[in-house]
Amino acid sequence: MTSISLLPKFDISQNYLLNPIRVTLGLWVKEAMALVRAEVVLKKPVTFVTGNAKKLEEVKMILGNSIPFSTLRVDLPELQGEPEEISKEKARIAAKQIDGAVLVEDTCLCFNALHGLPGFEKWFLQKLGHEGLNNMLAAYKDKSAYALCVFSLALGPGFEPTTFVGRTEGKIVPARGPADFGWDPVFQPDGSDFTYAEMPKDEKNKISHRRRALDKVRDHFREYDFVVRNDDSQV
Ligand SMILES: O=P(O)(O)OP(=O)(O)OP(=O)(O)OC[C@H]1O[C@@H](n2cnc3c(O)ncnc32)[C@H](O)[C@@H]1O
Ligand SMILES: [Mg+2]
Repeated sequence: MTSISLLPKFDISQNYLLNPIRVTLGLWVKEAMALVRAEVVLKKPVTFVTGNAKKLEEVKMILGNSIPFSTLRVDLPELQGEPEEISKEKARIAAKQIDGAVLVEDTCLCFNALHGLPGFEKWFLQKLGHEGLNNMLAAYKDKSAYALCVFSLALGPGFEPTTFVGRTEGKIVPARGPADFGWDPVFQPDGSDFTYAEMPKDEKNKISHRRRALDKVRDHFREYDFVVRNDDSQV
C-alpha cells in the first residue's frame, strides 16, 4: 500500500532562535511553506498506465523529465459514463492492479451538434471510421467539436483520484493527414489550417487537449514535493 506524508520540508535553523524578529519571520515562512509545498512520499514512482502506444508517445514527449514518472502498457477496460468518472474509475482500477500510485487519462471527441456525443470508446472509431464520423454530422450545419482529455492521479489503491482536464476547440472535417492516431485526421483545431494529423507532433503537443491537461498535472507536481522512498520512515 502506498503511503504519503504531508510534512513540510522547511526547517528553521538554530540561528533563528537568537533573534525574535527572525524567529517570527522563520515561523511565518515555515507556515507559508507548509501551506504551499508539502512532501508526498511514495514507495515507487507514479506510473502512467495506458494501452495506447500513441498516447504514451505524446505523454512522454510533453512531460519529458519534468515530473518523476514511469510508464506501463496495460489495456484498461473501456468504461461508459461521464469523462471525469470514466477517468477516475480507470485510475482506481489501475492503482489496484499495480498496487501503487498511477496516472491515467481518458480522451473524448465531442460534437456540439450532438451535445457532447459521441464521446468515444475505442471500438466506436474502429467500427465507424473517419467517414462515419463525418456522416454523423451530415444532417447538421454545426460541425464544431472539442477534444477533451481528463487525467486522473491516484496515490494508491483506496486513494480518491484527483482529476486534471484539458480541452481544445475545433471542427470536424473530411480526413486529412496520416491515419496513425485515432480521430486526428478529422479534427481541425480552431486557429489552424491543419488537422491534428497534418501537424508535426510538436505543433499538436503545443495546443492539444492532452497538453492542456498535462500542464495542470505538472502544476500539481510543482505544488507538492513528490519523493520516492521505499523505507519504513513513511507514515
Ligand atoms: O488504455 P487507454 O488509455 O484507455 O487507451 P485508449 O486507446 O482506450 O484511449 P481512450 O479510451 O482514452 O480513447 C478513446 C479513443 O480515442 C482515441 N484517441 C485518444 N486520444 C487521441 C488523440 O489525441 N487523437 C486522436 N485520437 C485519440 C483513441 O485512439 C481511442 O480510439
Ligand atoms: Mg480506453
